[in-house]
Amino acid sequence: TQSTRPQRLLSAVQKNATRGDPCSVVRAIDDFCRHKEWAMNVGDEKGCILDSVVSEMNPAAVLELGTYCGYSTVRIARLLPPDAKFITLEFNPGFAAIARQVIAWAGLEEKVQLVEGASGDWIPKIKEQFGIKTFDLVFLDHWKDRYLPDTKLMEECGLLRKGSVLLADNVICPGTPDYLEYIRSSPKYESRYFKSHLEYTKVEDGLEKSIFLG
Ligand SMILES: O=C(NCCCCc1cc2cnccc2s1)c1cc(-c2ccc(F)cc2)cc(O)c1O
Ligand SMILES: [Mg+2]
Repeated sequence: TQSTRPQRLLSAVQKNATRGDPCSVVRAIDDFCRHKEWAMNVGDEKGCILDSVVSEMNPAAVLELGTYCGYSTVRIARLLPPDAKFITLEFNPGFAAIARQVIAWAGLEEKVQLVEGASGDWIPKIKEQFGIKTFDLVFLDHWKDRYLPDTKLMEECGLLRKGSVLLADNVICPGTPDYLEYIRSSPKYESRYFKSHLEYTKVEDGLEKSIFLG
């Protein structure tokens, strides 16, 4: 039977990365996706911007929407303080199964809770299911047409507090025009665009960092 791209990505991690070494997992995925087979990880260039936002915040509670193979999950988890809570949501069971193995190879399975399902279904349940009051950081990297409705849903569910940061991938490519329009014009947010490139390409893309003002 044919292997899937995520399976081939996992094989590259198991072949080229050192167990328990998150940086070697990140490097192995970037090498594979740059030289062998493109995949929709946030990548090394935008990944450095993600790293700087996470390091600057030292967040106690993080939500990632869109795990895929766990690349950004590993990038974030490796920088979190010991008792931080980190939830990552993945819709596709095949992707989730691969991500669990990538996260385990990095030795970070204790720091991450991977939940399978749709953001619209899970966001209203997070408070009670995981004992989380509010998130300090949300990384949006899932269906691009869900960024806006899910942001409004997180507001309604009281998951954001004054100072919570939303960091959104792909605001240019594939693009999230309704989200950008909302977040840049809303008095409830202070936004800044970090210009970069679509992972492993020369195409423009970027991250939008938005601070919830309450
Ligand atoms: O679609 C992208 N990411 C979303 C897929 C995850 C689906 C989920 C839905 C869902 C719902 N609820 C909970 C969890 C989840 S996970 C994506 C696509 C490109 C891209 C692809 C082709 C191309 F030519 C140029 C760019 C680049 C990227 O960086 C991406 O992130
Ligand atoms: Mg993305």
